[in-house]
Amino acid sequence: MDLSVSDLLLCPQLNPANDLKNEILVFDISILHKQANMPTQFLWPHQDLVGSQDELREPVINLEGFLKGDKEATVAAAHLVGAACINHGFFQVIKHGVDVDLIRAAHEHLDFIFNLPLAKKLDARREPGSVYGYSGAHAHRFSSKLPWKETLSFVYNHGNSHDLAVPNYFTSSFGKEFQETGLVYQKYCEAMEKLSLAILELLAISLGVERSHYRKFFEDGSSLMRCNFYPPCKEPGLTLGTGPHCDPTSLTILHQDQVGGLEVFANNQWRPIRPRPDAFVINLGDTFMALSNGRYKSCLHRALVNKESVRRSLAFFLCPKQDKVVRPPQDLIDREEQRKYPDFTWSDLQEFTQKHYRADVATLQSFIHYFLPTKRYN
Ligand SMILES: C=C1C[C@]23C[C@H]1CC[C@H]2[C@]1(C)CCC[C@@](C)(C(=O)O)[C@H]1[C@@H]3C(=O)O
Ligand SMILES: O=C(O)CCC(=O)C(=O)O
Ligand SMILES: [Fe+2]
Repeated sequence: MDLSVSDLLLCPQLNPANDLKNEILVFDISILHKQANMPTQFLWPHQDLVGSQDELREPVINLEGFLKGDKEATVAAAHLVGAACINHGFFQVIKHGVDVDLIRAAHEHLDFIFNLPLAKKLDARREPGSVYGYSGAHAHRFSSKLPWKETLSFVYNHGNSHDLAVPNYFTSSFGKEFQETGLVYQKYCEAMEKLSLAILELLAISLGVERSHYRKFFEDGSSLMRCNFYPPCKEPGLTLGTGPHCDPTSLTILHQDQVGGLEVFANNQWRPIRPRPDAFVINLGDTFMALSNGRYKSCLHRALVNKESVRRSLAFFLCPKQDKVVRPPQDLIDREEQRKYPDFTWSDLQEFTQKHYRADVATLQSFIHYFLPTKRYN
């Protein structure tokens, strides 16, 4: 099927990533708070809103022994990671080696950003088709099922602590008074890169793949850092902070504040994840599911909002180099009866989610059926 991109947007199955049918709403919480009723653009279907109070408390994996090189602890940690990823692609890690003061600083600087005047935030607004920049409820992308959140996203290039892309992003987007913020997020992203490459070793070991295989695959990557800011909402039961989705990326390292709202779909129900200040939430994304030839699951998750308080989360989305072909390791393919997913590049999957499709639970399948046939790999 040789679909043009414009055909893609006509496909009834696709949820076009840009469906602006009427004038663009501005996510200005000072105004929205005064409105008696929830604007219809923020209403979500009932089936996306149902939930349970049955928390998913496990697995919480202690990385201390593994990070010190203890062989037994490494085997034990890899086993726990593997069991979690086969089930729902989600686990938490403690004693992860990330400086608690750095985590605190990253949360503090998140507030500096989102407490700026709206006009200043809109000056840094995400450009159409780009995943980077400020967004208020994605109101410039979608006109229904808007998420009750503000986000700021930027790129982080792996392997070069002297790379100034992050500090330069902040000074160029918000002014030189944000240089300190850029340096904090540079350091934070370096810590996330180090932790994600370590977790990739556990994933390789648990899959019976050469231990450094995935680490090498991602070493020259460029990841995405996202700050999420969820304002309080008068009618939290009618909307969502982030809708049900699997991250199209590879591995997500998320630090949430103590408010609560993250939920994972496991054992056929939505399971609240109780915040732990000492833990990072780890979830697999679509790209790693493909790299494991479908052995490990891309985690279906969402984020609720509440009436009382702002909720904040820091999400580091690990991504490979844009043009690297996403393909499982050969020895994994040899052991499996067949390839579950065709070759693709992260560049193409990212383009799909930014220009043609709003990431949800079916992103990878939609990408493979409707978008990938329009691409040619040599
Ligand atoms: C590549 C990405 C697209 C999104 C940010 C990263 C990984 C997660 C994706 C997202 C959060 C999934 C839910 C829908 C989305 C539109 C959002 O609510 O922000 C997605 C992000 C995006 O397209 O900006
Ligand atoms: O804020 C959260 O807890 C989850 C956010 C999320 O899933 C995302 O940004 O992809
Ligand atoms: Fe997510």
